Amino acid sequence: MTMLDVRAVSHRYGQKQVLDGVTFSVEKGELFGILGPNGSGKTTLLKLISKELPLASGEIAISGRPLSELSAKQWARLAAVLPQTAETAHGYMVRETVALGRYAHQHGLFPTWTAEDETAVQEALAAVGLAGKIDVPLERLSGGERQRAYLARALAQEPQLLLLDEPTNHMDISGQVRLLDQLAQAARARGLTVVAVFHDMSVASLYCDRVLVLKEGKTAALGAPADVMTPELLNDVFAAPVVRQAHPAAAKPMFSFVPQHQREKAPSIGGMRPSFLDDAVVLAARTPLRVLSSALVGGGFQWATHFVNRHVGLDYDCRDAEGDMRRYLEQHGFPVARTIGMMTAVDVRDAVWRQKDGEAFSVAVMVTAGVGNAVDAARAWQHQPIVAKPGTINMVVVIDGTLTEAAFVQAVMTATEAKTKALADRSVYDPETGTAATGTSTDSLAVAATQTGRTFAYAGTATELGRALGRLVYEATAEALDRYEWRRGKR
Ligand SMILES: Nc1ncnc2c1ncn2[C@@H]1O[C@H](COP(=O)(O)OP(=O)(O)OP(=O)(O)O)[C@@H](O)[C@H]1O
Repeated sequence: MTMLDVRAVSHRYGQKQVLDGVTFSVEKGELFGILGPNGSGKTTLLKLISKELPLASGEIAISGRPLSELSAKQWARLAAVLPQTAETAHGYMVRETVALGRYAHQHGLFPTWTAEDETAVQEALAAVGLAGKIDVPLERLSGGERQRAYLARALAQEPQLLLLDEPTNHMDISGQVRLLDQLAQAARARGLTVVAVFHDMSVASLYCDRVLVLKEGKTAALGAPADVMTPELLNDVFAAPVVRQAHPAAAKPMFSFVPQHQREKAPSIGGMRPSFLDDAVVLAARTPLRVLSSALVGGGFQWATHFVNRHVGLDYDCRDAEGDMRRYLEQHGFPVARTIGMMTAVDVRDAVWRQKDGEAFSVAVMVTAGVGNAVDAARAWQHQPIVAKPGTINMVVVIDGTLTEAAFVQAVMTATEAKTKALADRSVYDPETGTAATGTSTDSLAVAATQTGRTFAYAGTATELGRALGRLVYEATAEALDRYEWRRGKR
């Protein structure tokens, strides 16, 4: 069922055209977002829907009824509005402010306050978390609390359609999450239709079923956030470099901007060299690198300045390896939130560092190789349940360049394939199956990029970067295996 229908709506302030032929409809129970830069006409559109401005061109209907047919009171029984800046009426308590929301439901010359009115007010106050402040004068509330009080007034109206202009403007993060979760819940449970102006693109993407993107009063896009909120569209509409990424937990895109200084950052791989502690080999970068890793500490995508490959004995108790590694990093003064931490049983003095400086890019690799846990991945299922033991190939790949997420994944593939080839050429076998080993059961890999300079969309072996990377990883791994064998021979 269509709750709001907007057809070919245009608006002028004097000579200035601020809305131009905007058409969309919103279904009952939808959470609908309106996005656009300052001055693109969002507030004007809400004011036309809420009858605050007269409609001169086009048609608007709420629940099938044209606006022109609805009296102010009839409108208020269908819809409620939370404006961008609500007026602060002095002398009103929170309770009285919220009670005003019941006006549209009261009848006769001397309306009485019913149990229904009271319940609606109490529920609205509870929904915005102001139940404890009902007897506080409005002017003594903080900006965010006052906004919640006005929202409670709109909710007490028990509308079918709720219009909100930047509803989370003054709210802290917990207030934002609570409010938006409640709106989403009311939309699902009660079929409340919400039309809201948002400035935060990620918030709009996370909560809205569909969005309307306005540019200079015209529709630039209309549809589900994942479909229409492309970086190209947002770059164009907002004239700013927008980056789109997947949310880690929800199947929704998130958006961020790239600040100017970040775009102009100088490459930082030059001069990077491993340094040695008694029991660790460390790589430190001057500026944070974007990293995709499988490491014990700092797994997944991170920004990191330090890579610590720590030696532990063969008898190391692995049960709380991550916690132990974090404590180790803290005790040694590493910035834990910006450190990639790995463990190995091999002697870290045998770490191999290889660097290739090309004209277009530089790549460097650090490898420590131990094969006490060598495994053939294709036959690992034949093993007894594997208990992680420290006997491992750890690798850090550093690339001077900007990698897309696809390029990060391909760099991981290229590095893994090159490592496996080195194991084959050094005749490393899985001791349980007697077949060629593809790695060890606890290998770690970190691919790090400066995210400056040239952009690499791919890093597979068909690319210049992939070829350089494959060769470097192969050579470094083969040499690290030779050093490991040499030291074992010495024992
Ligand atoms: N009462 C008015 N008289 C004249 N021009 C106005 C009036 N109200 C708004 N405008 C102009 O109309 C354009 C659209 O304004 P509107 O408030 O709808 O934009 P918006 O998209 O909501 O912007 P913001 O993101 O800044 O809130 C702006 O250029 C604004 O200056």
